[in-house]
Amino acid sequence: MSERIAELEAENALLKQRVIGLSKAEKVLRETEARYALAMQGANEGLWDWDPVSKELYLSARLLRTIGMGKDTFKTTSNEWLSWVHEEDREHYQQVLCHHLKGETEYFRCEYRVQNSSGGYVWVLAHGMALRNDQNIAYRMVGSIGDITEQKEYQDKLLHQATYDHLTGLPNRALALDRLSVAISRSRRNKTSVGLLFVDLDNFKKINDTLGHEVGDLHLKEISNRLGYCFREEDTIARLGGDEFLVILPDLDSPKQVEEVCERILATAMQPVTINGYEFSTSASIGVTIYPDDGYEPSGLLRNADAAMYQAKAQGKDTFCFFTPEMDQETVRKFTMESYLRQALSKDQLSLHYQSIVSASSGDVVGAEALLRWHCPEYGQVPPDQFIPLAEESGLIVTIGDWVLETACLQAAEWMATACVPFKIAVNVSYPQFRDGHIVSTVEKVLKKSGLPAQCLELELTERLLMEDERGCAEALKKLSAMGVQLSIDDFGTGFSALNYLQRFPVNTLKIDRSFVAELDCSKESPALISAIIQMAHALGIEVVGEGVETRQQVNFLTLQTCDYLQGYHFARPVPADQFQLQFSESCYLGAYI
Ligand SMILES: Nc1nc2c(ncn2[C@@H]2O[C@@H]3COP(=O)(O)O[C@H]4[C@@H](O)[C@H](n5cnc6c(=O)[nH]c(N)nc65)O[C@@H]4COP(=O)(O)O[C@H]3[C@H]2O)c(=O)[nH]1
Repeated sequence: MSERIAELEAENALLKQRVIGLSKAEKVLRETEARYALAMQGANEGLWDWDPVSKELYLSARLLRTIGMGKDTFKTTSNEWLSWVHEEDREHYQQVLCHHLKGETEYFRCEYRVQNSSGGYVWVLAHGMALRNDQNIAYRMVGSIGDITEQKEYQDKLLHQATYDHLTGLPNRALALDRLSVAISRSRRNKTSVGLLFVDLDNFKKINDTLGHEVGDLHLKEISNRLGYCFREEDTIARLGGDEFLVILPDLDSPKQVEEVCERILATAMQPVTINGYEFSTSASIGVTIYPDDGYEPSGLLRNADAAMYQAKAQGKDTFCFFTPEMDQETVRKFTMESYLRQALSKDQLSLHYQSIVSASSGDVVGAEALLRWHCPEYGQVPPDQFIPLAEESGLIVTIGDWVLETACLQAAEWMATACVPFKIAVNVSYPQFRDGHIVSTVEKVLKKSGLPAQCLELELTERLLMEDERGCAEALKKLSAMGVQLSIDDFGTGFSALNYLQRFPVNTLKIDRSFVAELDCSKESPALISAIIQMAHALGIEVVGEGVETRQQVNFLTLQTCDYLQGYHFARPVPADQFQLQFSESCYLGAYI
């Protein structure tokens, strides 16, 4: 009996100790919670307290105010709370919660939208942490919620600015490529195709040039709006820049669907647009490529579509063209190169090299030919023979040519001022620069800006340009000549046999093509031909430059034939401006080349 009493007393003491322990723990918990609640009040956050077993959820008054429920503290269930979570965020919310309950994350952190009493949604950021028993099972979870709607809206705005085109409101290139990647992944799973269309408006530049950029912009906006009606909801139309658009058609079953879309785009682009009382219409050229038939990578597909678009242009515009593997690789390269060339000037990839022209009698450097160089990051150093024809075809030569003229004249004026000797700078010009007398006004401006005397500028023309007089170059050449600008004929002898243009145009110099000079040693005709050219030119009061002079024998022959000037690797290769300056000053101070 006494043993039993002692046992009971011991148990009683133990129980008392546990009660004391528990009430101490409860006190600590209450204090902790009070501190937490205080901290949260200060942090302007609402509190929640959840029992994962019974699903009871306690929401603090501040939390309810945060999400706009307009109620005081109240109890609910986690199921009801879930019904307030935006349906697009529900799965994510449940996943994050589940990971935390399983102990896979240290803290619970989730951004989601929750509905308020007026039916709208607020973005909230919820933090929380589960309390766990000895078996690591969560028996309670507490946390806070803060309203991040404003922050989210700001983020969305920034994201929108970074991914949408500001003029048309369409997705931009970055977003388009992202969507293309998503479409490709989905098609891979669904075993379907993706159509990629590169759309370029034909003759849009004309609208910009004749009616101004404002009208051009309005036109683009209108066309973008209209194009929007040509597609399904899941399709994407993006603006790549300028008048170029990209269309992504995901989940296609047959290429026939693409053809229908192309027809719709062509018809839409044709519809007349009226802006500021002007009515005009454009057309479009479309290049089409298909995933997976033509490629797997977004960047490769984009290149295909671009090349196919150029093919459509080459076929007369206002049409669409499917990419084919047989499509000439050179054509692809050419068209891709043109798109890079478009940016070459603004990206500072162009420069001028200068090649000495020496007097055949004294050997002094009397001038230089400015030769354009393009360093393209994608293709490396591109030879002028490759990119100049491209620039001419695309009309880019006009802007580039203006830059060449200005740079060369400013440079020549500087050298002349430093060396105090006469100097002539020769600049190549192409036919498109003559359109509408453009070259005359450019030369006037450039001479004024640089202070270079007109006589010190020589424009190198091709025979073709003079032969095609009907294009209206004659007038411009006469004006240039009247200003004092020198005119020379480049690559003389290679083009046309009719020489009557030499009398009709105010030509000052002939440059004998380097192929004749190269053949001097091995062909019987070449010496006779060169000799005849020099005599004929002199009879007409025209000076002669021998081009491509590489050997001492060539120098001797040309000098004997009274050729006036010599140019070629024998004297100097084309070099950057600073190196040419050294050659020039050496020639001025140390003596002649010959
Ligand atoms: N084998 C050999 N070649 C020599 C020798 N001496 C000079 N050359 C090369 O012959 C070309 C002379 O220029 P071009 O006949 O006007 O022929 C030029 C010109 O028609 C065109 N070009 C260059 N710059 C411009 C430019 O600013 N505007 C225009 N429209 N065309 C340009 O590109 C063409 C090629 O220019 P480049 O490649 O720089 O080639 C240059 C030059 O490097 C030599 O001794 N041997």
